[in-house]
Amino acid sequence: MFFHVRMDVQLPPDLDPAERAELLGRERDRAIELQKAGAWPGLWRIVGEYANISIFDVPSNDELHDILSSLPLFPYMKLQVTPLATHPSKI
Ligand SMILES: O=C(O)C[C@H]1C=CC(=O)O1
Repeated sequence: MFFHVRMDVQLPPDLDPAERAELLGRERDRAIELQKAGAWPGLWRIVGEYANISIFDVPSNDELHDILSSLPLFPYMKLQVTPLATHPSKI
């Protein structure tokens, strides 16, 4: 099942720089791991925003929820999930 996910990141402005770097490093490692596993096949930066558009390919809503809620940045992101179905005109 494919899902379109928009992620808006809002880190606390007073976050300790070392903690911030560690958090972003863990997020990057996890994003790379999920991309290599095929669960996160699309990832684009939204121009001019600390936000991304992602495509996830996972077997169920529950699995997507588990993945998203375990991301290191989850507490600092607003997520908008759109489940995708096959379009009848798609060739
Ligand atoms: O930077 C972001 O958009 C948030 C998040 C998504 C992948 C990643 O490495 O960080």
